[in-house]
Amino acid sequence: MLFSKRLREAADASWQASFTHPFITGIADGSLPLDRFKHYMMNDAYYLACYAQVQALGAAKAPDLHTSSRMAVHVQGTYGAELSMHEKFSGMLGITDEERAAFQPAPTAYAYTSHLLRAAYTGHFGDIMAAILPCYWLYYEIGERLQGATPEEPIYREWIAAYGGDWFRDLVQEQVDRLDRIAEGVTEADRTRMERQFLISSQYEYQFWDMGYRKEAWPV
Ligand SMILES: Cc1ncc(C[n+]2csc(CCO)c2C)c(N)n1
Repeated sequence: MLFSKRLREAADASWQASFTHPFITGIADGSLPLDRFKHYMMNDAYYLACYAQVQALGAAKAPDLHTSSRMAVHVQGTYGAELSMHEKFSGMLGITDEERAAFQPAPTAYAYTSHLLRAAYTGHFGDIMAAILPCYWLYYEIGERLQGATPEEPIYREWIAAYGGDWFRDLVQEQVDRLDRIAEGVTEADRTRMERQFLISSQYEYQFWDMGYRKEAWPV
């Protein structure tokens, strides 16, 4: 069995929970209150900045020049594709400079990015790939499921459109193939550790929707 298939199956319970989370179904039918989406978006901007750092550490730890180059391209991709979307949404959601200046990441955003940075700093290239893959792959599967949806809210239509399309499928496939190639050349102990990285990221993806839905904040 391909390693990616093994990971996808192991993570299925948390992925199914993401598909049916009220944050996602609320985007699809337009019922999600915008203040919760705004909370998610502000935390997501923080997440993306950390994610790009983790991809860059992936470039540094890559096994060959071609892979370093591809990882560096993906850092640019995160900046270009995701942050331009955030700039647009910031305007649409009315996120002010003051709100941005006062922003502190919610516990889940802090924990998820800490998990990624830990994998990046203490792990091997395979750990990094396994930890960052649910981010691409889960969003692709959510995008696919939501493609027919036409919520009234234009922001939600834009968000759904952003995660559809061939370019995104190709991007995800490239990373899935990369993970499978690495997994072939490492020990079973490495693969078990990589599986843990993937499962923890999958759980945090679920918690990230929940963070937005509940407008999670620090307790005190
Ligand atoms: C919590 C969270 N997880 C995943 C993504 C999706 N995502 C982030 S970077 C990237 C690759 C470049 O587009 C993708 C698909 C997100 N936005 N927020």
